[in-house]
Amino acid sequence: MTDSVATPAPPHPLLAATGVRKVYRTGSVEVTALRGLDLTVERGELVGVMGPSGSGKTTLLNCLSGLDDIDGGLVEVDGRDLFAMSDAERTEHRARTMGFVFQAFNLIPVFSAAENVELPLLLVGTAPREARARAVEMLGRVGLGHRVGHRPSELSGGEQQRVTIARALVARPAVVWADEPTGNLDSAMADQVMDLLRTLNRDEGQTIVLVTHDEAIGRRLPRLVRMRDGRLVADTARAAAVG
Ligand SMILES: Nc1ncnc2c1ncn2[C@@H]1O[C@H](COP(=O)(O)OP(=O)(O)OP(=O)(O)O)[C@@H](O)[C@H]1O
Repeated sequence: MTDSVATPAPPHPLLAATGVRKVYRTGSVEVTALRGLDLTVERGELVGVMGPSGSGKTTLLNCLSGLDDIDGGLVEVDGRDLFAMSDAERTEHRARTMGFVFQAFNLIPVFSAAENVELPLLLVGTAPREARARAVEMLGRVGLGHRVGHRPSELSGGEQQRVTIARALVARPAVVWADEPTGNLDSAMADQVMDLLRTLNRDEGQTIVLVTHDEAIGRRLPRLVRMRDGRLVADTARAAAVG
């Protein structure tokens, strides 16, 4: 017998997407990028998304995180219907529950690493002194404790990507979305960044959904979903992650 009290499992998955449709309209041309996509992600999962160019991977990330609107279906994050919220509520919900490692989400060049990383905390009202302390701690966790005062231009590509990861994780979001987090890195730096994401997932239970083109990376993830033509066509969960 143990005297610990079991915590009841939350009644809903962290992320539940059901029948999601997304249509891009450019003039008279329509492209259906998601055609009834279903995906459930539980707390603590590290999920890779792979698929051919144009299959809808980035659209999946944008729509399931609420960065972009959907044209049908349902997306629930932490039990809340993302698209039943007003834009302002969704923005607030995103700031509190999600982190992003997107190449397009560039670091601010005139800010130091610490200033870049503390921004998400300042945006949700954390006191500046605490925000700085947590930013410096997070930079230490990604191996950049000795670079907190450096600006992005004074850092290597891999170091910049690690700053981006620290910024995405500093507010301890429920889910981190990463779009090709190793896309512009050489293979040694890509390995470092993937090791870091796997460690944060394994040791801290951080939920991460990441898009990758790289089969070698995909094969080492505990769960891999494959997309084709706006749908999931395979979902492979492995008993244990390799490496
Ligand atoms: N803003 C947009 N306006 C119009 N069409 C778009 C837009 N964004 C994406 N598309 C189209 O939607 C489809 C899915 O695009 P998406 O970027 O999600 O694919 P992807 O799998 O991420 O591709 P890649 O691996 O090349 O990055 C493609 O046919 C693309 O041309």
